[in-house]
Amino acid sequence: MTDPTIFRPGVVAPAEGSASGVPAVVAIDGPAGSGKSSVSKATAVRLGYGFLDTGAAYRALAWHALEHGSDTSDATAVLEVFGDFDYAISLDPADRWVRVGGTDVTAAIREPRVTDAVSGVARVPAVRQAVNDLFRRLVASSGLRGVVVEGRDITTVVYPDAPVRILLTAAPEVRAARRSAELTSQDAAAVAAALHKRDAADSTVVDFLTAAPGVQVVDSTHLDFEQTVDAVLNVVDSTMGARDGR
Ligand SMILES: Nc1ncnc2c1ncn2[C@@H]1O[C@H](COP(=O)(O)OP(=O)(O)OP(=O)(O)O)[C@@H](O)[C@H]1O
Ligand SMILES: Nc1ccn([C@@H]2O[C@H](COP(=O)(O)O)[C@@H](O)[C@H]2O)c(=O)n1
Repeated sequence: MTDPTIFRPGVVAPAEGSASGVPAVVAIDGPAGSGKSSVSKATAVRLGYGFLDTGAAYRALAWHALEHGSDTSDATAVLEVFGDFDYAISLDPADRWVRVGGTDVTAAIREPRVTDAVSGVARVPAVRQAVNDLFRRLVASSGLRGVVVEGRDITTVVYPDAPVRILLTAAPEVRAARRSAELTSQDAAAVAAALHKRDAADSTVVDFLTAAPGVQVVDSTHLDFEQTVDAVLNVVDSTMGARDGR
């Protein structure tokens, strides 16, 4: 894996806002369809922070493996294609892109064939260790005042000492309904089954269904989108008083 390109978003204040020069991390985990990506992005915009979608790296690697015709359930095959995985991602919540080599894969990594394959590549320990190192390097060298980092093991493995750690959750049927509302061309029952199957596979690798000690739960089952963003911002506020760039 080569070093990533680091995009320095213009909308986000530079590092002088942080006393230490080290970006503040808001770590958010949760199951599929819990709103991690959309809520984290909106939270980052409201805070003037960067946004790192860690699942995009696993999706991009799955895309890369599929491009090579590799079996994503075979760890040896995954490690082989990981050797020339040239990955780059934007940390700008207002200009999100993901690239592998010279190819923009921002949309392609959301295709069902990639979603169906991603758990296979994510269960390879050497891959997890390397991408986790990459995430920390991306954040540390971003020059940003803060970054909202979302995924499955951010609160527990990648940033267990982050000042703000949140488990974003919602009832399984609510998450499935929200995802189904996005994918209107697909059968609702099939969408729900795929979502639950992916959670079952992923949760054998990391526990993102229960909050680790010190992690605060935001349950959006009965909240609309804006209420959920506000609930996350309230946790940020109460934890580090950093809301809206303060
Ligand atoms: N509180 C909410 N109320 C209504 N819709 C919501 C809420 N939170 C998120 N959504 C919607 O639910 C859908 C799933 O959200 P999102 O893609 O952010 O989830 P995710 O956790 O990142 O999923 P995945 O892990 O599968 O990528 C999106 O359409 C999003 O707009
Ligand atoms: N920290 C993470 C983030 C993601 N994964 C794996 O990637 C898949 C895609 O993630 P999305 O958030 O984009 O849905 C996910 O299903 C996991 O397999 C991970 O392992 N750790």
